[in-house]
Amino acid sequence: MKSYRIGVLTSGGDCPGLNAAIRAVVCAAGLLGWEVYGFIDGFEGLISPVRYQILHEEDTQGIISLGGTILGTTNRGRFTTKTGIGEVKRLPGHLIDEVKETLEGLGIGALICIGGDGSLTAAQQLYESGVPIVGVPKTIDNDLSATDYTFGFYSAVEYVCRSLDRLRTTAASHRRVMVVEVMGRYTGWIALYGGLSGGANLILIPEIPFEYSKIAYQVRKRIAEGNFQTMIVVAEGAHPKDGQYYVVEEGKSATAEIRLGGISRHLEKVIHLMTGQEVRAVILGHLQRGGEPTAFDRNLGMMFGAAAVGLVREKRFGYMVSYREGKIGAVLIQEAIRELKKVDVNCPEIKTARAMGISFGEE
Ligand SMILES: Nc1ncnc2c1ncn2[C@@H]1O[C@H](COP(=O)(O)OP(=O)(O)OP(=O)(O)O)[C@@H](O)[C@H]1O
Ligand SMILES: O=P(O)(O)OC[C@H]1O[C@](O)(CO)[C@@H](O)[C@@H]1O
Ligand SMILES: [Mg+2]
Repeated sequence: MKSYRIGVLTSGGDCPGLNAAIRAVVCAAGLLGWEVYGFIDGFEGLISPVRYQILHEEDTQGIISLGGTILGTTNRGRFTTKTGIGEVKRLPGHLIDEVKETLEGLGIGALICIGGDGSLTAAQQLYESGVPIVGVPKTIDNDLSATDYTFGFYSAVEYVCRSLDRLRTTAASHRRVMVVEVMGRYTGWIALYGGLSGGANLILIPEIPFEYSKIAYQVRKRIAEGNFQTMIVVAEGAHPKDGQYYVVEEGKSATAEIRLGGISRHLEKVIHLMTGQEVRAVILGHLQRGGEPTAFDRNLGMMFGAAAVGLVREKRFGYMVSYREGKIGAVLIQEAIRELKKVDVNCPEIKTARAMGISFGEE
C-alpha cells in the first residue's frame, strides 16, 4: 500500500533554525511511516519546472546546527502576495491550479509551509482554494502575530549584540558616534533586543518615530558628561516623525516586496552636521541572517517542525504552529497574518531601556 505523503517547503528570507525544523518534520513523519517530499526554492518548486527531493532521516543528519535551508528559498518570484506594508495581492488562479495538480500528481496529502508573514499570506490563499496546508512561522524579524517568537530572531539578536561589543571598542578609541543599522523591516524587534543587550545608548525603531534634534541632544549630552563615544542602533524601518522609510530600490517590483535600507548613512551625515562629531554608519545586513542558529532557535525550530506533523495527523489544515507563554499550540494562519506584530511601546524591554536612560530619539 502506498504510504501517506506530505510536502515541506521553506519560503521567504532564510533564517537560522530552518534546517532544525526540516529535520524535525522528516523525523516525526518518518516515525509515522510517512514519506516527505521537500520542495526546492519554496513555492517555486511546486510549479513548472517542478523540483523536489524525497527526504529520509539520513538526509537530515547533522543539519540542526547548519544555517540557511537545505531546500533553498526565495523572497521573489511568481508567488508575490505582498508588495508594501498592508498591501496584499491575490495569487492568480492558474498558479493555484498548478500547485494543486502537482500535489495531486505526486499523491501528496498535506503541505507544510515554513515561512514569514508574506509566505504565510500565500499559504492562506492556497488553503482557501482547497490546498491542505499547515504553517510554521519563521523570520528573523519576529513580526508574525499569534506567536511570541519565530526561530531565527534570537540568532539575529545574538549577532547584533556581539557586533555592538566589537564596535564599541573602536568607537571608544576614536571618540566616535557609531550608527548600526539592523534588519527588521517594519518592526523594531531586532533593534530593541539587540540594542538593549549590546549596550546601545540610543535605539531607533519604527514604532517610535524619532526627531533629529533629540538624537543630537543625546550625543551632546553624553559628551558634556564625559562620554565621548555613542552607540546608536537603528532599525532599517525607523523613520523621523512624518518621515518616509528609506528604501534601497525606489519604486515597487511586481515580483517582490520593497527593500528597506540606508537610514544609517543618512543619519551619519545629519548627526555629523548637527554635532560636529565623527560618525560612522555600519550596516550589519545579511550577516544577521546567516550562520548557525542559537540553541533556542534550534529547539524552537524542532518543536515547530514536530508539532506541524502533529497538526497534519489531526488534519487541522489552515492552522499554524505557535509558541505562546512557553507552550506550543496552534492558531489559524489567518490570525497570524492579519496584522504585523509590532513592538509594544510599553513592553518590559522598552521600560527597562528608558529606566536606564537609553533614548529612543523622541525625548
Ligand atoms: N515564490 C515567491 N515569489 C514571490 N514572492 C515570494 C515568494 N516566496 C516568498 N515571497 C515573498 O518574499 C517576502 C519574504 O517572505 P516572508 O515574509 O515569508 O519571509 P520573512 O522572513 O518574513 O522575510 P521578509 O522580511 O523579507 O518579509 C514576502 O513578501 C513573500 O510574499
Ligand atoms: O534577502 P533580502 O531580499 O535582502 O531581504 C531583506 C529582508 O528580509 C529580512 O531579512 C527578513 O527575512 C528583513 O529583515 C529584510 O528587510
Ligand atoms: Mg516577512
